[in-house]
Amino acid sequence: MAAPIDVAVGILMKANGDVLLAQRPEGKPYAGYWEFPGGKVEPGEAIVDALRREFVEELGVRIGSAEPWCCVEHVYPHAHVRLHFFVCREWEGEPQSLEGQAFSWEGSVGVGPLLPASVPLIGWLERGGAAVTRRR
Ligand SMILES: Nc1nc2c([nH]c(=O)n2[C@@H]2O[C@H](COP(=O)(O)OP(=O)(O)OP(=O)(O)O)[C@@H](O)[C@H]2O)c(=O)[nH]1
Repeated sequence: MAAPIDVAVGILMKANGDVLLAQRPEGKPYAGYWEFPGGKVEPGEAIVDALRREFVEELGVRIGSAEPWCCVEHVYPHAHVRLHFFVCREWEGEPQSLEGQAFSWEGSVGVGPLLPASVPLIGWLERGGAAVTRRR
């Protein structure tokens, strides 16, 4: 099997635990599915730098702190991905739809469908939500 593609993914989390989801634009695999914002790490790029770059490119948001949370591998028909999830509680700027994508702040996630590899994350967030949101 081909080596996995590293993807940096950010869970932007408000103090009340709401998280930001975005809808994949037309023209990408799984268009219309919802995901946490992020994208592929470029060759030679640090994962956290890819995260910061993607948030500026997609949403016009500058991330402050980013805590590594978990890593999930998934094999899609179009790609084998390794998703590096970060929880981000501090950022500058209001999210804007710079790539024409819809986005939404969700408490217990009401949009869907979600990208298959990201579905378990919602359960983990809900179960660990208090711990995740109350840390610090
Ligand atoms: N951003 C993001 N990607 C995810 C999530 N879950 C998940 O399986 N992925 C997968 O990770 C990969 C991300 O690639 P992408 O196509 O969004 O990356 P990109 O913005 O760099 O795209 P580009 O190649 O068009 O420049 C896709 O294969 C996507 O299916 C998620 O929650 N967020």
